Amino acid sequence: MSLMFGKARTCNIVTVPEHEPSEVNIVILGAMGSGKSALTVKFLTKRFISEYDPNLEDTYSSEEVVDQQPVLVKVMDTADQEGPVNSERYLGWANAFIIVYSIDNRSSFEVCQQYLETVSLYSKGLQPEAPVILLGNKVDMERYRHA
Ligand SMILES: Nc1nc2c(ncn2[C@@H]2O[C@H](COP(=O)(O)OP(=O)(O)OP(=O)(O)O)[C@@H](O)[C@H]2O)c(=O)[nH]1
Repeated sequence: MSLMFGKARTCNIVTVPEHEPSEVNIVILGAMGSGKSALTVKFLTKRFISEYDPNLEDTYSSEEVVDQQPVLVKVMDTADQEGPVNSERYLGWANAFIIVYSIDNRSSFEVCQQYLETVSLYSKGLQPEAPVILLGNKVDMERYRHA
């Protein structure tokens, strides 16, 4: 990102950046504690951080290169308490959905059904339909697997 400082000047020429990145909005859904924030932070910073504010819902941006093209990826890390609530806040915004469960927690897997239904009901009429990924998280907990 480049920042410009100094006085604003009037200019008749409007320059459009040659390589304006396209944008993709991704929503991360899933049960509390399934690891949505950890995944989001890992994607953005390449680091695993173990504790997050469970009530914090925020959207983060990262410039990525996909097929040699710049893409501005926006990630909304949601914080639903139990299953989908007020889903309108992300349904219209999202281009893709990642539904996360924790492999050591059966109920986090079961609640994915509700998210899948909400998302597929919404994206049914869309052309093309928004991609949905079901993601089993915490694979290091294999010996405690319940889902
Ligand atoms: N063992 C293990 N623990 C993880 C992993 N990812 C996240 N955790 C832990 O799981 C707990 C919940 O992670 P969060 O990222 O806060 O989960 P969340 O889905 O954002 O939870 P809410 O914010 O409550 O919705 C934290 O203690 C994390 O450290 C993982 O891959 N393996």
